[in-house]
Amino acid sequence: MTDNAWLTVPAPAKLNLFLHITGRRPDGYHNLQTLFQFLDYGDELSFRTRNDGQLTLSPDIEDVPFEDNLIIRAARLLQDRTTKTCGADIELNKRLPMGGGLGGGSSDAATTLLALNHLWQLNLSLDELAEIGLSLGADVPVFVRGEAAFAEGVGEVLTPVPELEEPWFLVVCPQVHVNTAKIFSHEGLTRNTEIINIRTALRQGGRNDCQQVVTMLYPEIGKALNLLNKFSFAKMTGTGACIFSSFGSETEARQVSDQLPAEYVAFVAKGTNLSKTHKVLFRPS
Ligand SMILES: C[C@@](CO)(OP(=O)(O)O)[C@H](O)COP(=O)(O)OP(=O)(O)OC[C@H]1O[C@@H](n2ccc(N)nc2=O)[C@H](O)[C@@H]1O
Ligand SMILES: Nc1ncnc2c1ncn2[C@@H]1O[C@H](COP(=O)(O)OP(=O)(O)O)[C@@H](O)[C@H]1O
Repeated sequence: MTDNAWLTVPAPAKLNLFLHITGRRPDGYHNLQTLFQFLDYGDELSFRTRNDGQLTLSPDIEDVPFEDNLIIRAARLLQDRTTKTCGADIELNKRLPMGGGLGGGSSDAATTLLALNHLWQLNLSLDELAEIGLSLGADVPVFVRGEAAFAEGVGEVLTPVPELEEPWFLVVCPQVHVNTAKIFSHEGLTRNTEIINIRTALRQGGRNDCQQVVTMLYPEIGKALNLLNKFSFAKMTGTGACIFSSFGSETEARQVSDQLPAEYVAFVAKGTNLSKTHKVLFRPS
């Protein structure tokens, strides 16, 4: 029932270079101001179209039922806009830790939307795909649009920032799973950071307002921050658990990585202002 060659597309990680919480909405969600940049490291998905309307995914992600997987949820939302015959076999090479603040699930969803829109020839615009993506998660639109961005609202009001420096990052992934809902509902969370404009944001940078509560609830993350801070200023991405430091070169980042205790899970990657998904799908060299 297959009729096509495989198309392999990256699903890169993101970092929140800073994350400010500026208020709480009546529905309980929080307004943020955050700066997203991509990494040249992430998951990889391969797609092959089928003409029987079936979706398959291999391998499964442990503890994530098939229909709950953001890849399948994204594909189903696109199937709603197709004829009954559009299907796909999907292979997932999962490299990003889950619930690490690197946006792996959101990136997988965005890559699925972009790749299947292309393969099924749906011709949906990036605006339409970003809107579909937002129904899956607040971080999906930035991956759909593929440009480093200053984000407001719950993360969906995006202003591209193509001029950001693209340093090397050392990302350390403490082996704990942070519960995002628990962080956002914590009474000790800072929720009133002053709203800044984009020029101030780019000039001054900022902090991660979740970090204090997260390190209190998950001491392993505080421990990793203390250790990395001995080499270079370290910060948390998203609601954690991963933390990062930036460096002027890959060599410097690797030198620090080599000095971490063996039990630390870490990787070195370059920051990129254009996501690798877009490079592969829209600007192949
Ligand atoms: C805060 C960020 C920054 O990138 O964290 P990471 O997920 O990357 O760590 C994201 O915007 C996370 O967005 P998203 O991934 O969609 O959040 P979810 O897991 O759906 O959120 C779980 C719960 O956290 C709360 N929540 C989430 C986002 C937000 N802006 N305000 C909230 O109050 C809500 O109670 C929600 O039900
Ligand atoms: N394809 C997927 N990859 C990762 N997580 C997924 C996926 N589909 C569903 N999930 C669920 O989404 C949660 C958040 O995943 P992830 O995006 O990796 O974390 P974060 O938002 O902290 O970066 C996971 O704990 C998992 O339950």
